Amino acid sequence: MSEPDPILVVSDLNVSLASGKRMTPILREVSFALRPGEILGIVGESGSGKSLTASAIMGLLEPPVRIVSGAVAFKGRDLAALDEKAVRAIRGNEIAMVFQDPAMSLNPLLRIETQMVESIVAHDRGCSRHAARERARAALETVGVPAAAKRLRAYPHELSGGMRQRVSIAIAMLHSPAVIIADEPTTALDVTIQAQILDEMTQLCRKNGTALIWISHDLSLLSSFADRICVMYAGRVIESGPCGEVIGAPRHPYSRGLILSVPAMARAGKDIEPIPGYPPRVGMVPSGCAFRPRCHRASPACAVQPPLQTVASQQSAACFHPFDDKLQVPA
Ligand SMILES: Nc1ncnc2c1ncn2[C@@H]1O[C@H](COP(=O)(O)OP(=O)(O)OP(=O)(O)O)[C@@H](O)[C@H]1O
Repeated sequence: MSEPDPILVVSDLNVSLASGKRMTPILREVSFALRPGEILGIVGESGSGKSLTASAIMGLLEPPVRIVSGAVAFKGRDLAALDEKAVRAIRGNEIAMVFQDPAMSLNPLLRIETQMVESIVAHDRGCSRHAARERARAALETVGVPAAAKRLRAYPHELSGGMRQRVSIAIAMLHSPAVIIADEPTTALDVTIQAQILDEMTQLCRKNGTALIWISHDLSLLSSFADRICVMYAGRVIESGPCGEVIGAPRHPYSRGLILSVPAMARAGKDIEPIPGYPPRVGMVPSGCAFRPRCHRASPACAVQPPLQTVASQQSAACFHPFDDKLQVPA
């Protein structure tokens, strides 16, 4: 069976920080595609550009950061070419976002019920408030909020961190979006709650056919549920491909370094091999391959930026010296 067309296509996205006439690149040539129902993990160290990529897709970049070139196409329409009203109709309805901090999507002054009912009624004008309240309650139940009717009456501060995040996930899912972008939504929660929410959310997305972009710095977490992985470094996608391939046979030395530096390696009795050095700061990114100063495979050829090119049937890497062997990854 042929694969469905992508629902979201990010192509050659360049985002810069403007300071007077000076433009400092932050995201460079970011490209990826997301198919309906697919779970895409975006991984990279802090500052690699994951959140900015999400903000660019959502049209949430604020000056002095702006898109310089490239496109974000949703269902074939370039979001940058739409007016603000059209983008607003897509944002929150067709593409929704879940943030690390639920406070980003919850109003502290309003009861959960008010926030959810307002959102439902604004979206579906024929819906009575009573029916909207029922829908809100059912939405909370689907994301594992116990005593949902009681929780609806609560203010955000009256709920635990895990419950608040569940509520913000329920709000993101209210209008059955085609795409959800989850930016480290479970990082601040304890491990058990993290696992429960991750499981519930990915199951719901699979059941509803919702495509999900899950942003994380934790490759081992992504490996448990993502279909595809994009690895970002210094504002660029440096490797992408099916999850099993990227984790099992990472081609780019940075992706390989990320996997070898995770504690799971130590648990499996292998040595952790931290990547030497630090990622470059914005404005200090070396020319050519940005990973070159930290890379033991670098050669003079790497003074030129390697293009993201196919290295295996569905796997791409931006490296002139990619690995071609499998990595023994602990279970
Ligand atoms: N408004 C801004 N002004 C200046 N620099 C910015 C701005 N927003 C982001 N940056 C810089 O852009 C780079 C990418 O930021 P981004 O938040 O996308 O990284 P990230 O990969 O999501 O990191 P983290 O995992 O820490 O959230 C960082 O170096 C950050 O400092």
